[in-house]
Amino acid sequence: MCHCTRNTFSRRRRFARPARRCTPDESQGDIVFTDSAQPNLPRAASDQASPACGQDERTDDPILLEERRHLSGTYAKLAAMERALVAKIQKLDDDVAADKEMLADELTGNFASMGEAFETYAEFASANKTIDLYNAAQELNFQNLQKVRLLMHQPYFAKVALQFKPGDAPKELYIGNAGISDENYKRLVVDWRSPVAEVYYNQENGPTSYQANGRTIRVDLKLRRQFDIEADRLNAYFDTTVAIQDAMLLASLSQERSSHMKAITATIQKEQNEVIRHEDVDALLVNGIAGSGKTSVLMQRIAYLFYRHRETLKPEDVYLITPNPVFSRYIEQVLPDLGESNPETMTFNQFMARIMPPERSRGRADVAPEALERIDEAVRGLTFDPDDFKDIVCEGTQLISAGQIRQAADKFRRIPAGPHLVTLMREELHKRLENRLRQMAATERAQNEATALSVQEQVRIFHETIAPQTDAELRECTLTYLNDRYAAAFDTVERDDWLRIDRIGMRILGVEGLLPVEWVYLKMAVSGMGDANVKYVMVDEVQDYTCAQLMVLRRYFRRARFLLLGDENQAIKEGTASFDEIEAVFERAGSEVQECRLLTSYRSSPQITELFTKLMPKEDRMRVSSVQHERAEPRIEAFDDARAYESALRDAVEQARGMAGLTAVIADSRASLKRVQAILGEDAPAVIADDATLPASGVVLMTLEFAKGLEFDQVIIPDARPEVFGEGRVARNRLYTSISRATGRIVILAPGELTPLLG
Ligand SMILES: Nc1ncnc2c1ncn2[C@@H]1O[C@H](COP(=O)(O)OP(=O)(O)OP(=O)(O)O)[C@@H](O)[C@H]1O
Repeated sequence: MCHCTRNTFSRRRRFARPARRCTPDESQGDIVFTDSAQPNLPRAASDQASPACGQDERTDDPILLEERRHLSGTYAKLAAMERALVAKIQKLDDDVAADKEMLADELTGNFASMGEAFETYAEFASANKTIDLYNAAQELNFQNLQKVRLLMHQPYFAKVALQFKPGDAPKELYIGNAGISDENYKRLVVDWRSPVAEVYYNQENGPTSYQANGRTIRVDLKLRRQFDIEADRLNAYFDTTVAIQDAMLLASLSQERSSHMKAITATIQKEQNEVIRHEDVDALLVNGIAGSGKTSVLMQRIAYLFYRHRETLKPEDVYLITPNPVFSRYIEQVLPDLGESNPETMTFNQFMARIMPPERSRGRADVAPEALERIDEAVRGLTFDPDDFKDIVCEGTQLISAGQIRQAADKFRRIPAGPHLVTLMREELHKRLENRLRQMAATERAQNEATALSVQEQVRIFHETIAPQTDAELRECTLTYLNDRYAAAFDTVERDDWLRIDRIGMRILGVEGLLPVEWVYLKMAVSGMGDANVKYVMVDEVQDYTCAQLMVLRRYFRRARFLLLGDENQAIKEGTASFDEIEAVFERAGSEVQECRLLTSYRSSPQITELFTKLMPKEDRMRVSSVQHERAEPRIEAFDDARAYESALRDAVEQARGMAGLTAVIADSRASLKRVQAILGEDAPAVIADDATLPASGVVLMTLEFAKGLEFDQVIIPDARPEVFGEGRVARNRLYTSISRATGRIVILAPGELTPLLG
């Protein structure tokens, strides 16, 4: 992206006005194909194709012919719009280049007298304003170009015909990944997130409704048509109403898995749409079986929120907490493919390492909620002790001693310890630090250091070389140098790292040490640490978190709305929170919790779905269904003979290598993974761990922790003995989770007896 930096551009630039926008609520965020964007350019390559929109298949179907004509017209407009935007961007860049030359002559910077200096400053200010305007105009051009290009991949995927009043002619709307209007403000494509598009996802023909600006608008859905479109090519259309007949859904589900998760915009199902378009609530808990689309729904909801709050919601206002880095890589393409940016994405461990000393941030998290509540109680009666503070040391120099911090605490001794007192102390320490650096700036030693800086260092710190003429100038330069050198000390003050949290915790709780979640919770209670700017926090695989971890997240992101998605049957660690406990955590913190269920499996074949649903509690099994095609029967085999087992494992991996798609050998533990490696020797598949990206095909080996949230065309479970999958809840869930990673094929082997869970 070409952006001009400030101070390099003259004020004389004239800018094209940004494109006007449509006013109806459905069209908010649409690109409008304005007169200025309407180019008189040659037709796009696609325009010149046959009347059948880039395809020459003959058909007698009048609907197909009509839809192809429509697509052809829309695509031609998109292509023209793309050319116009490219030309506009190029022209603006050329103008900037020309102006830069002019600037070199004109904006020389005359500071000879006070008056001239003022004039120079005014010219710079004016130039900066112009540059900002230029950047804003160019940014808008780039955004529009990105949208047009997004639509050129697939201009739209559905059409609805809506009758707003009896007797009126139905209004046809084409729905796509972005909204776009022509020069007459006629909507060419409606964004899938716009209010009116809701009727498409309601999946009911006949009377239906949608919400717009807080009102319910009733309409009669006369037609709901889906399209299989690639660029300017319409392959087929389907007039459908419900999932089971949803040809587009079935076509999408029968595709091979890819190494990255894909958006499901065109085939979002009704129950999923309810989560995606759910009104904002403090905490929305989505309880869905394996493969019911929780992660897909999560990504679509983020895109939805970015659209609905596009003026105010920035990617850094949204946090996505993922189970592991492999998973983060797996989902990283979904939002960019939808034309949106990824939010802040991290695992819980990465989050902890950001807010506490990284070397202290890993450790057990199964702390009882009562233990954290005790912290709140203890902090209520806290008074600081002289040993609760530590020296602020930076670059080997002690800048503020613990004793001085104690004095700062004494100054506010009437105020009880807690966030208010810490804020006052922080401000006080800030002042003391500034004073300390000012004193140091008067010393010969610091002044010698400042004047001995290399030219490179001088330019970095002062943006020019320095030659102080007076004592005052020398002190000023030295102070700037010291501020740069000891910048980390200001961070220490801001982050309250002068508090000895471990020491305070051990003292007031009477314990020998704090676990990471206790440490963070205590620091939040004592200092008010947290981020009040984050608006949404999304936690996937929420069943794998302990109450204590969720309490930490809830408190840290104190103003955020939470979306929590999980499956109790996939709780693969001891000590994690049940859904009732999750609700209780949020309710105790004063949040309203609402719950949604997702019970259809979109991932696994009916045979695999049946196999893993047998591991669910009886009362839930009946409600589960799969919409996938019938596939191969599961292969489950136990071997008395070690050699026969090893050869079966080798054969299974070998066969998988010859198959299309990706196969995962999912080991239950690191020890089990090592055993598989030992058996397969040089033929062992590559191990997926840390932040590896999955390949598109072949065979990979991983532990269950890294398979979380992922899916594969085939799964091989290499060791399903009772020792591995015993009777407990966690063992049952581990087996359920391993099996449910498979879409089409599953091979389960056991070197000895088979787990009774599969009996
Ligand atoms: N409406 C849909 N249209 C097309 N594909 C869908 C739809 N819903 C889900 N899928 C597909 O089903 C698969 C499972 O979805 P996803 O991974 O989001 O489920 P999940 O509930 O998060 O699974 P798990 O909890 O087991 O990890 C994905 O391949 C996804 O693309």
